[in-house]
Amino acid sequence: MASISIDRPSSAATTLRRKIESGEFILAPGVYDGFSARIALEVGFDALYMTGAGTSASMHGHADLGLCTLNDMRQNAEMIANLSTTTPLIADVDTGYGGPIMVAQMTEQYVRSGVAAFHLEDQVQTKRCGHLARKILVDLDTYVSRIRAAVQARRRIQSDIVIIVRTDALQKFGYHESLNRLRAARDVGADVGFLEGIRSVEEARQIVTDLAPWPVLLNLVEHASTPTVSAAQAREWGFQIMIVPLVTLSSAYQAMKKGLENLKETGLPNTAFSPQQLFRVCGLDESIQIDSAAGEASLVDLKHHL
Ligand SMILES: C[C@](O)(C(=O)O)[C@H](CC(=O)O)C(=O)O
Repeated sequence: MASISIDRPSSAATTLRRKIESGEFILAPGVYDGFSARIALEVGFDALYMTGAGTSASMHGHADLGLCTLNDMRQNAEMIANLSTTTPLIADVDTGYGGPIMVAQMTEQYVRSGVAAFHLEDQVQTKRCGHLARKILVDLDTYVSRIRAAVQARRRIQSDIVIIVRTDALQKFGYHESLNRLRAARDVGADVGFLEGIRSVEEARQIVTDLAPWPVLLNLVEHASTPTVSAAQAREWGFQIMIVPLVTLSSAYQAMKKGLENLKETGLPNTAFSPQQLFRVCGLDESIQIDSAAGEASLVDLKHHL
């Protein structure tokens, strides 16, 4: 029987790994559901970030207080990652949701879901947003075995998934303990460091210098602990990745609230958005192509009514 050879494009994880290795700067806007991800893709970002805070808000309607399970996070990440399999998705994975066995399971599931990178932190399982007070951390050994479990799982299944290690130690233990934790995580094979809740420009620049040439991620949460920094500045200081978790949530909140208040006041929706526009953002044209290439014509007419 003749063999069928298919040229497979490299995985999003491999794409992201190569970008990092080549020193490319990556700006990844936070997205939290299919629609926000579609809009970010329409605007043309080269990578996306799935925010856990946003997943918690949109999936559960609750604050980022450790409510999301591995299944919630993986399901959301898989859906988002597969909207554009060539655009790497960096996804939040909180604490890994358990001990080393769970972390290994999580790593395999994220790999199979098409996620390109995840960040794993050192808070206890009943975690909270990194910018809230009174965080509780696991000890260094527990943290390191969490990271080791992820690294070993990645090696076992020969994946390129990028393991980003986050420490939340700054708030309670200060800079030196944080640096120590990130170095320990690096030494067991993690790929990128992430110091959560950076408090000043000096601290931001210091962490890049102290970990160089290891790649470092900057988490830009506005109106929280970290000063607002532009992508150009972050790049100049040597950060390799910048995530902006709340960018779609904050604009969605403002726009939705305005639209709803308007409806309440006037009784009229007064929107400038047709169903066709909505469906177009959500891949209508590709769906029509797939349908008609398979010999169906039922959707073709839609094109003319847009
Ligand atoms: C990065 C983060 O983990 C997220 O879920 O997006 C959050 C962001 C936030 O809650 O503002 C974090 O920094 O803990």
